[in-house]
Amino acid sequence: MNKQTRDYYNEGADCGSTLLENSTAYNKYRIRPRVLRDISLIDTSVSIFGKRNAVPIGVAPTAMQCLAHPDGELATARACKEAEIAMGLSSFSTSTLEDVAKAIGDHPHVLQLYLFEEREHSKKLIKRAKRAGYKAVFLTVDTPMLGRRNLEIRNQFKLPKPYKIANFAEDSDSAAAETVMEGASSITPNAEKNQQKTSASTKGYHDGKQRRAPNGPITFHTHAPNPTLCWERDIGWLKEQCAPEMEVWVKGIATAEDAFLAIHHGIDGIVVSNHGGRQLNGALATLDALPEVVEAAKGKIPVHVDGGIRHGTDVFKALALGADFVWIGRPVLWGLAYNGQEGVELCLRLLSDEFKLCMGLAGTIKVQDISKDYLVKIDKSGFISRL
Ligand SMILES: Cc1cc2nc3c(=O)[nH]c(=O)nc-3n(C[C@H](O)[C@H](O)[C@H](O)COP(=O)(O)O)c2cc1C
Ligand SMILES: CC(C)CC(=O)C(=O)O
Repeated sequence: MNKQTRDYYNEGADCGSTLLENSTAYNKYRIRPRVLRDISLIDTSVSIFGKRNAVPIGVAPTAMQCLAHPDGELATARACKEAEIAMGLSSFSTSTLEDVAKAIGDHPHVLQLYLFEEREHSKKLIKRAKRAGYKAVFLTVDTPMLGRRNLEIRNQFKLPKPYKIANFAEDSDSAAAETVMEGASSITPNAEKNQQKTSASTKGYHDGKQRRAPNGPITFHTHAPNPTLCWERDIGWLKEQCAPEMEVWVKGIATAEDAFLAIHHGIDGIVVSNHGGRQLNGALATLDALPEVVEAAKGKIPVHVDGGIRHGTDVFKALALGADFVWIGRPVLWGLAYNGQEGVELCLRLLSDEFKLCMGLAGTIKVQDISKDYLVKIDKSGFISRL
């Protein structure tokens, strides 16, 4: 990857402490292995959207995958199909949702949604997703404003030609697609110039002045953040648009309070997420937020988690803390950059093999066996406690 892409993929918001803690939170737990249990037949599979998934792992939606490899999301989809692993597609993909659906076939795929202020665009996208067989929309709820990612700003990150935000190609002219991150900050030397170039009210997100709804071409900077989103007005509307073919999940929940609200508003599932540490820096690591969300929602709607998961043992620990399923973001991008479809397959195989090994060595043969009995928590002074 070139530096611009690598920085865009890797970085977190601000000083990156939440990004780091998403991973290091896993070190606070240790596994209590059980032995002499005949683990010769381990079944790592789970069911998701009515289909068998080889492991309780899915590929999280990440934008603009053609930056990592020319085959982009299509390579990821083919790898997911091969590995029997569910895929989340970003609204801001560089391949169309129809092409991705074809590439993954009837294996579960979900569409991550940034619900735009101009509802017509989102309405069209939802219709297309239904037609293409997507099982759910994952409404991203942690992005009412874009987090401040300093390297993106310093690098003046751009989506290079010939790539486009494919799902909105007709609504995003090439100039807009190219200037995708311009105007992202009022601290860049070119900020003023950039703000004049972008047609939406970029200023409103960062300088405290009154904002206008974006009304120009669709770019990620202008349209992904929607500060008007709210439970009362938007969730009912979204459910109506998606019914009956697609479920509506919320991605970006980190508290019990919001888990209760999600249930109250008829949401079908929750992804505990902080956007891979790219939004609110200083937010709790997702593994630390997970227990309160699980306590609020367990048994009512499924609870998934993403953020910082880099090993099979991390997957095991998240499940032991009550997650039903986990999603992986950046490692898949690294696999994609390394070797396209084969690179993603390698990434998914490594994680799946590690998870199976962990299950066996911990003395579990079914995913449902994994519980908090298999974990202890270790604090900073080394004190170990049962959960
Ligand atoms: C480069 C990049 C792009 C992303 N794009 C999106 C996106 O378009 N929509 C979204 O909801 N989340 C997006 N995410 C967040 C991921 O879906 C996921 O929450 C996060 O990557 C999980 O953390 P991990 O990368 O540590 O596994 C993106 C993350 C990265 C790293
Ligand atoms: C705002 C998006 C289009 C991409 C995204 O979610 C991200 O870069 O984290």
